[in-house]
Amino acid sequence: MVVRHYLGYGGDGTLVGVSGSGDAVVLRGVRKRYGDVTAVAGVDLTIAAGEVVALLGPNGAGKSTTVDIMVGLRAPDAGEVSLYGMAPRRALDEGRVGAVLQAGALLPNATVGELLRAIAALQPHPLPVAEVAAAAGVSELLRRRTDRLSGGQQQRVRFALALVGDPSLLVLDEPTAGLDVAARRDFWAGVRRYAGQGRTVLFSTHYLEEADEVADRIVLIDRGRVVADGPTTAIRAMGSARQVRCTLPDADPDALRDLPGVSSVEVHGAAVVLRSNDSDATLRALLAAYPLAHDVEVNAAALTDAFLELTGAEAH
Ligand SMILES: Nc1ncnc2c1ncn2[C@@H]1O[C@H](COP(=O)(O)OP(=O)(O)OP(=O)(O)O)[C@@H](O)[C@H]1O
Repeated sequence: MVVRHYLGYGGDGTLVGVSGSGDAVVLRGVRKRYGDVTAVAGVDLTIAAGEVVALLGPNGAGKSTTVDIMVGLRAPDAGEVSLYGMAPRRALDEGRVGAVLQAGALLPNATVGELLRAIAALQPHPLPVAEVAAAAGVSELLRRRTDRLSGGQQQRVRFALALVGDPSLLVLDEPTAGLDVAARRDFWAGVRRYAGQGRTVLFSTHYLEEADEVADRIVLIDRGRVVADGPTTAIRAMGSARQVRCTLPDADPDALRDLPGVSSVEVHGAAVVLRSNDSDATLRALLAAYPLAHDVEVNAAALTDAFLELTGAEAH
C-alpha cells in the first residue's frame, strides 16, 4: 500500500504533518439505478488525501447518489467503493469520515452542546467539544436548543457534528443549499480552516462560485457520468477561453460566427457577445470587418461557460 505524507498548516498557523495510507476515496465503475432512472452511470473517482474536491453538476446529475454511495448510505448496483482502503461503513465506524448530508433533522429537545457531547461519546477518538464548536463557529450556540436555530446555524451545527470524530475525510452534500450569502461565507470559512490542516474534503454543489472559490479540483458530473475532472483552473480553461463584447448596430450573427476562433454568438440589439478560443484573432478580424464596432471588451470566460459547454445544460 502506498503511504503518502502531506504537509498543511494547523489552525494556529503551525506546519503540521498529516500522514495517510493510500487514497482517501476510490470509486471504481460505480452504478446506481432507481427503477428506470440511471442516477449513476459508471463513475470512477480517486481522491488523494489532502485534496479539496468539488463534485459539481446540475440538478439530478447524480451528485447526492454518488455521495450517499461513498459514505455507505446506499449500496451501488455495481462497482467498488473504498475509503482509506476500507468499506465505507468501516471507515465511518473508525471515525475516519465525517459527513454533512442533505438536511436530516437535528435531534430536537436537546441543546447544541448536549447533542455534540452525545455524538462525541460514540466516537472512537473524539475531539474536545469546545474545540469543535470553535472550529465550526457554534461556540455561542452551545446552550441553544437545536430546534431554535436558523438554517445557517443548523448547518454549522451539522458541520460540528461531522468534525467531532476528528475525521480525516469530510464529505458534504450541498451543504449550503438554501443559505444566504453571509451564512454560506461563514460555513465555508469553517471548511477552509479544516482543509487547511491538510485534511481531505469532498463537497457537492451546483454553485459554480463555491467550486471555484473553495475547491482545488473540480469533478464535473452530468447525467451520472464524470464529464470533466481536473484542477479548478484547468476546468475553467476548458470552456471557451474568452468573451469578446462590443457594441455593433445591425450585426449579422451568421457573419460574426464565421470570424476566426468564434464558438458562439449572442446578439441583443446592438450588444454583441462572442465566445472565442482565440480572442486575438477574433478581435483583429472583428475590427477589420466592422470598423463601426466600439466599446470592445475582452474578458476571461467564467467558469459558468465551461460548465454549460461541458454539460450542455441550460443556465440555472
Ligand atoms: N430515491 C430515489 N428514487 C428514485 N429516483 C431517484 C431517487 N433519488 C434520486 N433519484 C433520481 O436519480 C437522479 C440523480 O439524483 P441525485 O439526487 O443523485 O442528483 P443530484 O445531482 O444530487 O441532484 P440535486 O442537485 O438536484 O440534488 C435524478 O434523476 C433523480 O430524480
